Amino acid sequence: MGATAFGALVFGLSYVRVVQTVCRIADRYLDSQADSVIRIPFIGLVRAREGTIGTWMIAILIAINLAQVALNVRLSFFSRDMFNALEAKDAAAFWYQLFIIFMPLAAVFVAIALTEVLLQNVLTIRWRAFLNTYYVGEWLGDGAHYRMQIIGRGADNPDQRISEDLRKFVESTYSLSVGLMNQAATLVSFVAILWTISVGFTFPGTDVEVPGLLVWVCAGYAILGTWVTHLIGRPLIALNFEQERVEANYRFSLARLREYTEQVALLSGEPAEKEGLGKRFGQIVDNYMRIVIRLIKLNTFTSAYFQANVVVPYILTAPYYFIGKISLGQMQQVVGAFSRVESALTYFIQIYTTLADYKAVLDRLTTFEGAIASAQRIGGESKLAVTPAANRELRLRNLNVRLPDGRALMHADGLAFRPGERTLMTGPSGSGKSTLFRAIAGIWPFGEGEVLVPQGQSMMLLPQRPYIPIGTLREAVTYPAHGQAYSDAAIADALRAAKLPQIADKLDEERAWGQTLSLGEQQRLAVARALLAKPDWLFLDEATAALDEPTEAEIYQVIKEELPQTTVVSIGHRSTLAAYHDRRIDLKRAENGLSTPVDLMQPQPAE
Ligand SMILES: Nc1ncnc2c1ncn2[C@@H]1O[C@H](COP(=O)(O)OP(=O)(O)OP(=O)(O)O)[C@@H](O)[C@H]1O
Repeated sequence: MGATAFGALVFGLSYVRVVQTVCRIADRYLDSQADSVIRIPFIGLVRAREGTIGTWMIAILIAINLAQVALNVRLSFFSRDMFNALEAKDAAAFWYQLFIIFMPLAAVFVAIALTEVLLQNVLTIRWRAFLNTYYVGEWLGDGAHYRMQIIGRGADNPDQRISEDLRKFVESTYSLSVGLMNQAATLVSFVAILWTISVGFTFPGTDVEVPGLLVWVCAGYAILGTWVTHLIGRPLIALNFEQERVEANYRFSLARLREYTEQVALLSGEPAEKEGLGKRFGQIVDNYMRIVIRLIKLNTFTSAYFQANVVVPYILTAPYYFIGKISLGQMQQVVGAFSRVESALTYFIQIYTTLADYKAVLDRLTTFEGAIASAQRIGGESKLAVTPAANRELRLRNLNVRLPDGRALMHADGLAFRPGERTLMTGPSGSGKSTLFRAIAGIWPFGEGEVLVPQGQSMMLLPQRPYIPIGTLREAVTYPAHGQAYSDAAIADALRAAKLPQIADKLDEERAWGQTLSLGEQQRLAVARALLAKPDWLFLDEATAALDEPTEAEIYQVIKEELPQTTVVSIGHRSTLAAYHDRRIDLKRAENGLSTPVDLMQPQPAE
């Protein structure tokens, strides 16, 4: 509803597609059928659909805003009557106006203002929470987040879009749409007052009566002001866009530096980083100064304009007051009404920069949605199928693995991994070993053919650099299962078996474990994960490459003893790895870049 009101404003500015986007995103919430609960003061908990709760809150907020306009209209009559009482030196009428009329009105004003603040904040956080769940769900659902990254185009910084842009979208959609409605209601009410008072007003210096003279003068004055403001302020839209862009670039550079701080320190890259950061910050300052200069020009005009506002209604009405056509109270009412009409008409001037920012938020959300949709489409249309089958082997059938640009990377047909067998995959760097694992895990969508996986069997893939979530050590070890999925004794045993006895008693310690543990320790932590999960199939993608050879040998021995039922497939370059496997498959790369697996039945030392 609110979105529709705002839509009217933007439609006036010829942004039809913007209106559609606003309504589409906003209606996701207002049309939501999810069951929900809200606590209403003096009533208690009420169950309803989330969309219905949101719609009711917006309806009440609209009613509150209209009531505020009505109160302002009533206060303008209070002002008229109070000044008339002053002019007539009628003390009783003056005190009556002040205590009997004004004070109850003021009390109502305060009460509804408080209700508005409460409702508005509850609405925006519920709305944002809903959209947040929706976007996080779409982004994480069906591996879209990973595919978006490998496609490499579309949405950069999804974190910014989900946290910051959604917040700005909700807050601005509410404030702009309700603001517009408020100004429209103010305009209509006070135009009516101005029109009524103008009855009998003649064109200055003549006897020609002009119906609604004050309205026309006010409208002309406001249109002139808006037009000049638009002419001066127009470049601000592009400048604000640019500011967002250079600020985001700078933030990104800082975040990357934080991520690669070790490499920068090792390479003594600090001077280069300082120079790069200085250059990017320089762009922020340059553009900011352009904005400042433009704002000074704009403010020079708007300040003069708003100062003139104070005297213009007096200049217009004074002649009529002096000839006795209107009372002092009416003159005061005209001054108030004039400024309200004028500010409603110049609403566009006031929200000029907000609108520019809002458009950028909409663009970012739209491209984010587009990137999620194309990632989902690529997943849905993939001809590379991972199919559960009744056989006990994992079999590749006429499999072509491709790069995102369509180039063929690997071809395999009839290759089977047999249960209980320990297979080592070797091959030159870039031949597609990791990508084959991704295809088997079902997250690589590019290619054709079939991976037949044994039905109902579990798989686990340990990469070279394991993911360690932020939180307690227990959560890091049990990931992606729940922290309580295993007993403390089982987790500690797994850590000890994975040669990490020194942290086995720190399960409840919350730290950035991914940064504290060395890469070799992180790899052993991932092995502990596998020991707990006991998968039927375990794929190790250079998962022990950071360990020294004796520790690597111990880890393979532990996997063999602790997971006797698990079929292991490893990728590795070290020749010593061959000793822990009973089969080796080598990916041979042809001149044209296409790799094919060559099955070496007997363990062979890798080159
Ligand atoms: N998202 C991607 N976009 C484009 N090319 C990619 C992408 N991911 C992987 N590649 C390319 O696919 C090829 C195979 O990569 P992959 O990681 O499977 O090789 P690998 O055999 O495991 O190499 P290494 O032994 O060095 O780990 C490489 O040339 C790599 O650059």
